[in-house]
Amino acid sequence: MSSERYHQHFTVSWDQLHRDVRQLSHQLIERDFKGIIAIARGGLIPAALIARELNVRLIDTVCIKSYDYKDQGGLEVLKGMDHDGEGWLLVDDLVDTGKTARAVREMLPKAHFVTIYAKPEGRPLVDQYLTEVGQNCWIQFPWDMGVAYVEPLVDQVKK
Ligand SMILES: O=P(O)(O)OC[C@H]1O[C@H](OP(=O)(O)OP(=O)(O)O)[C@H](O)[C@@H]1O
Ligand SMILES: Nc1nc2[nH]cnc2c(=O)[nH]1
Ligand SMILES: [Mg+2]
Repeated sequence: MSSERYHQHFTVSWDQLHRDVRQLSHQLIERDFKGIIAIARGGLIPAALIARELNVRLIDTVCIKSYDYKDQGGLEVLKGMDHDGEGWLLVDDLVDTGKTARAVREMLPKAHFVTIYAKPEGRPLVDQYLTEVGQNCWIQFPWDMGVAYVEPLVDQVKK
């Protein structure tokens, strides 16, 4: 699938991400998990923040690659898991088409699967998410961005 499907951007700052992950963590407080499985790489930072809030120390990963920036390619599973996920919390940053989620669900059918952000196509595949964004929206995470100088408006316009 090509990057042309994305017509809008939803930019998430570190502060916003931290607030969102804390809010999702709140919704998970009554549950007891054996540990957390992060879907690397996008799930790593949310998983670390959730682990801190829920005081979970046992963390594992499944490693999957699906996209090269905005271009979706074939799914590559670099590291799987040797159990069915029972009692584990499974964390990813987002679900988009649901291709990654579907593969991980097959691998870990009994895990409780959460993402911070969810788009409509992938939403039915997760057990819980915090915020829904449009299917045509590209979520820009703080780890993919940097702070850059912006020219004053007069220079941009009058040049
Ligand atoms: O629902 P889908 O259409 O499958 O897309 C969602 C997946 O895409 C991104 O991962 P990506 O493959 O870009 O790798 P990364 O986590 O290393 O950034 C994101 O972190 C999700 O895991
Ligand atoms: N950063 C980022 N990665 C993705 N992978 C699939 N969809 C997205 C998205 O909206 N943002
Ligand atoms: Mg990912």
